[in-house]
Amino acid sequence: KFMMSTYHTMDPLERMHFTTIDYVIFALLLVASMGIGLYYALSGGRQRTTQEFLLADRSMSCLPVSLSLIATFQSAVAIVGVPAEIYTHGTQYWFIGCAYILGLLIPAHVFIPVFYRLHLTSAYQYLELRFSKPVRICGTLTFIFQTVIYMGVCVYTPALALNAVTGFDLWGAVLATGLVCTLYTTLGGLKAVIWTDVFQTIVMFAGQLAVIVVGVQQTGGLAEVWRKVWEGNRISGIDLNPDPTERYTFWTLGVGGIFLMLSLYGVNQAQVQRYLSSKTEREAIMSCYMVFPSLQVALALSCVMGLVMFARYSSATLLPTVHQPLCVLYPQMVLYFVMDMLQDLPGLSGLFIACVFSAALSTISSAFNSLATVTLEDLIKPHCSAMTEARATLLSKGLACSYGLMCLAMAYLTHLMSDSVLQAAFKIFGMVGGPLLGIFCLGMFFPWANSTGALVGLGSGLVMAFWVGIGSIVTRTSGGPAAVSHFNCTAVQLSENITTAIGTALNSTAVPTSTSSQPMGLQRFYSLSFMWYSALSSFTVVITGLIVSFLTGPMKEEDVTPGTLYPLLGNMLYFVPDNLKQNLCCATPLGHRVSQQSTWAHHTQSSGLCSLVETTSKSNKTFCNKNKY
Ligand SMILES: CC(C)(CO)[C@@H](O)C(=O)NCCC(=O)O
Ligand code: NA
Repeated sequence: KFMMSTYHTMDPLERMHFTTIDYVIFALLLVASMGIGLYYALSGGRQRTTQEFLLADRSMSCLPVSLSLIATFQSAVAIVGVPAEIYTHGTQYWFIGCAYILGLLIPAHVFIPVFYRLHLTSAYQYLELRFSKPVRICGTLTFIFQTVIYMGVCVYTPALALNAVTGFDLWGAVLATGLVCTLYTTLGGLKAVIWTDVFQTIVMFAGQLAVIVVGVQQTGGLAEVWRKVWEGNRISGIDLNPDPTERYTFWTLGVGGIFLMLSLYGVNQAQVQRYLSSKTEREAIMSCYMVFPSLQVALALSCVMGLVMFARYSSATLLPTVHQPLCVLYPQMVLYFVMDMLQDLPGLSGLFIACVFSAALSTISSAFNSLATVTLEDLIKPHCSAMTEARATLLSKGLACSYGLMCLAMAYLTHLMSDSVLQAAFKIFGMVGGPLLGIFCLGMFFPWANSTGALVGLGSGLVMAFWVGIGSIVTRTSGGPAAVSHFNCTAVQLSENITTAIGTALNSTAVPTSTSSQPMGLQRFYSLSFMWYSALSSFTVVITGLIVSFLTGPMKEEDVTPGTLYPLLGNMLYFVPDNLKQNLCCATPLGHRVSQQSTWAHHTQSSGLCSLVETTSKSNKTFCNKNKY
């Protein structure tokens, strides 16, 4: 088979061909995205207010918002990583679809109502309303750290893969995507980001569908695909093994995955900003509901693509001699298969490349805009209360542009990093998400939690996440970087002799992780499945936060800013009489405070947090005085 020889040597001359029409399609993606950016720079209010630039005038409807929500956390790493995962280990990963149910219902009915009614701009404003300014700053800095590292990896990975397979210039691809994305994000604001996301989601679906259709055809029909994947043991039954170190089981995916989903769809600034840009609370909730079917489709497309690839290549023996770790090889593997499959159909490989880069663009554009938002709202505005709207808008554009350029610098840093640091960069995104989820849960569900508790809690959550995350990388026993990287770098030992490693991974039906002996003690802790990281670190934040709060003097419900609590305990104990609940200090249901909240929201929005003292509402005044605004 010719594919063997091409993959074998990876000589530039033998790389897959990328025809003119493929280049044209790739260029069209960039031009169309640019066009959408220009359109929103020149229409509507012409991006002259921060309300328009950062929040799309709070006028979006649910369809574009929902597609944009999916696009944000469907990175190129996922697009090429999931099929590779299914190809090598079978369909177990598909069970993450179960986590989408609670992973979206909870944001829709818990996080969205609280955030939306407070009329926030940045999710971290919540932390100041609920706790104090230092908690807000810590939350913001954590988010910035997480996102800056993530965006470098997101733009570098697809460019590297494309370079390896087609010889497409590495830095050309990085610069083209990074600069185009910076431009349309800076010119068109959140409206451009959301509408390019819609367009890019469609390209993403189209590219994957094209590969599947052609792949099925070339394999000889659906029945043949099914027969091959069945015989190749790629259809996994439900794995109910309770072992938390097992990479993917129903529990790690279906339960651990819920916490991953909550950290992404519940409290991440990029997503919260989209909920806040919705016309009404109902539209925001609807958009969250609409994510469910679309995300299932996205997952199904990735999984089926992995199966089709398996069916198409099951008989081939792959023995690449590239001296690169698997986390670099995996995306290349998928791109290679796709290019090979689509070779005789000019334009289609261009469409798939466009699909991969759509995934990258939609993720980094969200990153630029959300980073600009938090930097302006949480770090700059509190110190410059006299800033005019025009200046603030100009500043937010400057920030979006600077973060865009910083993304290029991060891509370069990613390039310089060693393999284990590269893995760490993938993992940091997941590791930091958990503690941030934890701090919002601590604030919303537990009236007793105070500011000291929140700070200590966040700190210990981060320590816990980095301890297990870094520990797993150093000892290389991790259950695989799974959700974020989807690459199995650590499961198959990173060896210079990658030939045998990938040979084993691709040809055996056994999962390579299970070959090592049972780890003990700390070793066992480090081998915790990546899918549990979010759950572990958010629980750490909540538990430490509560202990410290009780030691330093818990807050009373009356002292907590109205509208910042979600009556979780109150709702769970719905059968307990009201007066008893009050004694137990359970928060009053949200509905009871709506009128108060709208006054609050109005003042927060129109005059900024600093002038809250002037609020007429009595409880707000008490709060402001007490907290020395
Ligand atoms: C959001 C999910 C869990 C949906 O399957 C998945 O796409 C994911 O793990 N995203 C993480 C971000 C990334 O793909 O890089
Ligand atoms: Na994306």
